[in-house]
Amino acid sequence: HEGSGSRTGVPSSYSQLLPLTTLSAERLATADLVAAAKWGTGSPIDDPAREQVVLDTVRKQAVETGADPEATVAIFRDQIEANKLVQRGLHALWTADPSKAPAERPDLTEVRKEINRINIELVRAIAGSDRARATWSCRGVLAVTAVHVRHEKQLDKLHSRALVRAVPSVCPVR
Ligand SMILES: O=C(O)C(=O)C[C@]1(C(=O)O)C=C[C@@H](O)C=C1
Repeated sequence: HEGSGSRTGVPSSYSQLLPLTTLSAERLATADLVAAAKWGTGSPIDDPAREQVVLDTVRKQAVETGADPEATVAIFRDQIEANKLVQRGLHALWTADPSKAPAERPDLTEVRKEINRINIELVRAIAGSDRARATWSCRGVLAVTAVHVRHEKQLDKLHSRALVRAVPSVCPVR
């Protein structure tokens, strides 16, 4: 794709929204690691205290980065729901067929460090997509970026569904 508009120098909506969708898919990939970290430990998928830390942190980062804090928090609520959708899907799969369950248990603290890195990148991508998110075509362009990312990353059904769940707040309802 041409990226930032070749003749005008103005970034296209597509090039503003693609990083957001790509990072959403990368954040969803961490759900596999979180699910594996929690599998067989009795730790619940829902961790409201950690969610609050994530939301408080990204709100602060949004203010520092010049992203709309309310939009940022709304987008991260979706990102978290999508993450849980993947975790629940995987736990259901592993319960039904224990031979598919992971043999290794990642360290949740390390996985959360990776999530934190992706979170700040996502906040930057939100700050950089102000114009695209405010445009009438936001939903259509966002859907095109999702198709692209699904193919590029060869997402399975569960992760494709979760990617759809991760991004509705990107385009404000009007
Ligand atoms: O950190 C975890 O324990 C996760 O499961 C990840 C995550 C998130 O998406 O950030 C999702 C669900 C939990 O309620 C808290 C946070």
